[in-house]
Amino acid sequence: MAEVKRLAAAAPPPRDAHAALRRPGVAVIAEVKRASPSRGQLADIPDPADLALEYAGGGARCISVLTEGRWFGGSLDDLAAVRAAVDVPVLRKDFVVSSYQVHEARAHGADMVLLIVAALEQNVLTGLLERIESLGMTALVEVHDEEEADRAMEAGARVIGVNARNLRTLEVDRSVFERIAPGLPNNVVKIAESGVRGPHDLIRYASAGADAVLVGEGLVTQKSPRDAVAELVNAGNHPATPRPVR
Ligand SMILES: O=C(O)c1ccccc1NCC(=O)[C@H](O)[C@H](O)COP(=O)(O)O
Repeated sequence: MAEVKRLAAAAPPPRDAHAALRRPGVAVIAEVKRASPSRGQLADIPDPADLALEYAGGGARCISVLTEGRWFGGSLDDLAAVRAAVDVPVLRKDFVVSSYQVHEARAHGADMVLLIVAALEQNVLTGLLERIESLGMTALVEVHDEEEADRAMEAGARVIGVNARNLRTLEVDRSVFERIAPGLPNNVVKIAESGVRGPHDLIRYASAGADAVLVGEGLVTQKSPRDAVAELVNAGNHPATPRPVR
């Protein structure tokens, strides 16, 4: 633990993901995703830094990097490479259950760290969230139902992601965001995760109050990920797209 803490302290300072996500327009968080349990192999991504540069060039507000190896084909090296390549905040997306992993994330350049409520006891959730924020990073607290949303708020989450994907059945149901988002306070940044396959899905989530969408498959499977991000960003900035209430 002492060594990873030393490396985390020596890493370049964190970028403010919370502030980036609160800027006007629906933010796009673009994900580096090679494979998934639900879809198997999605894309050959030989150089995640190159892909992240394409995303940033298209206007992505943040980059999400899956660092789990077995199911998603990701790694901490991917995270470090992406962080060094772009100047937007970078999310470590993984099954984080220990403070060691939080320091490890920071040591590899993470600015934001995912916490999945369903995977954590309440006291562990609160402790990890405080640890993330005390290191200057932003916690993205992921929920899938009302009870988990209550637990996220009780833990003090400033950024809540509602995942349309049920992590047990792997089914995607976009109406989950529409059901849960209205119950979240205006000052919480609301991210709609999973199921964005084009601008129509972003507009649907924005109409239900999304400040941001997190997109993987819908980008990595495109011929031009940069153009695909730009198309989403344009939809998120369009005057007809609903604005989040703050
Ligand atoms: O993507 C999966 O199959 C998956 C299965 C089990 C746990 C997590 C999983 N995905 C992580 C994510 O939350 C998504 O990568 C992310 O929200 C983007 O989703 P999508 O745009 O639908 O690829």
